[in-house]
Amino acid sequence: MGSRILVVGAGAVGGYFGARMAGAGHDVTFLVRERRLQQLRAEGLCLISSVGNVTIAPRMVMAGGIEGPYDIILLSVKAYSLMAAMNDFAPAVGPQTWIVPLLNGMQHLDSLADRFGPAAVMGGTCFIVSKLDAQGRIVQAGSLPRLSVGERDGRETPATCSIAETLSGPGFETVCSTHILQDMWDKWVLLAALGSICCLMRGTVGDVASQPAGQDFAQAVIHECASTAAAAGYPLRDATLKSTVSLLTKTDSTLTSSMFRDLLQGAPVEAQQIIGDLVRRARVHQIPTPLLDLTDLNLRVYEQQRHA
Ligand SMILES: NC(=O)C1=CN([C@@H]2O[C@H](COP(=O)(O)OP(=O)(O)OC[C@H]3O[C@@H](n4cnc5c(N)ncnc54)[C@H](OP(=O)(O)O)[C@@H]3O)[C@@H](O)[C@H]2O)C=CC1
Ligand SMILES: CC(C)(CO)C(=O)C(=O)O
Repeated sequence: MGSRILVVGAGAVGGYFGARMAGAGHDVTFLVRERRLQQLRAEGLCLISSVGNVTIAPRMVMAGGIEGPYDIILLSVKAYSLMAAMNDFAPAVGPQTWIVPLLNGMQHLDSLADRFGPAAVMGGTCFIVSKLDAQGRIVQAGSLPRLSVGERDGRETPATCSIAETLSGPGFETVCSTHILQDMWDKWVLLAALGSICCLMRGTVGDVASQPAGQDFAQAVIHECASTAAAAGYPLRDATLKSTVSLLTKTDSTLTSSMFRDLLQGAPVEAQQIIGDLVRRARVHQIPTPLLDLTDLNLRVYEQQRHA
């Protein structure tokens, strides 16, 4: 019998990967709340994707209806929903369950390990540019999405290989990583820098890079993020740093971060997990981060205004 996968969060990320895996015949159930349940029942789970559109009738469960443990929990809620989500999916965690989180940032690893035990928590990250549209469809743009998973201590165990094999399907690439924490830091550096560029300047990478001093600004933000990663023990390889700089200084780029897209819609943002936590770690290692500090302040003011 195949592994039972519970996707927690049928949004832009979980909905995409989950629908692809379900379409490939994997045993996928989505943990959803009432509004999304009704929406997906009525419309199906629909992907509008650069690598092919698909609509599936998802198997769904609500928190009170979880029966027995699942083999893999693919966690894809926003960081600010993590605590409530952990309570909701707790009945799905048994002694053999693996939790594979795809959230941005690093803080969630500690929260999950504290709640479910370190052995249950894998490292995970993904590269995808996707969002929900007004009808709740998942709109994915750009290149082939990628999902990486691995043991946090870097061991390549039979379990990791089999999890990576299970979390696969058409429409994305799966990587079984032996350096997943480094991968997660690399992604965090990229994302925190991208988030700072877009949220501080209220524009795309190209909007900023095509202005005088725009590229210098982007490079300075990347430097702050990368210096913090290095001080924490996860220095970016030269090639990774180079490709991050190249991606975030392209004058014709329309790239934005999901945090900026949320901000444009007046939605809550993962400011604390993506920027605040990085600033906190920079302080621990006495790394100066004036631009990240500014982004942190900017997003705090945004959140305060949202709640006013
Ligand atoms: N979108 C992107 O391009 C990328 C996002 N990421 C990261 O992935 C993570 C997820 O982001 P994304 O998919 O965009 O976010 P979305 O807001 O699109 O999706 C999150 C989903 O989680 C659901 N959810 C929240 N709490 C619960 C719960 N207790 N039970 C069931 N469902 C729940 C929400 O459902 P409801 O409708 O009920 O609120 C929502 O559908 C974030 O950390 C983000 O930073 C990483 C790479 C790219
Ligand atoms: C950087 C990017 C686009 C890569 O997936 C991302 O993770 C995000 O916008 O949240």
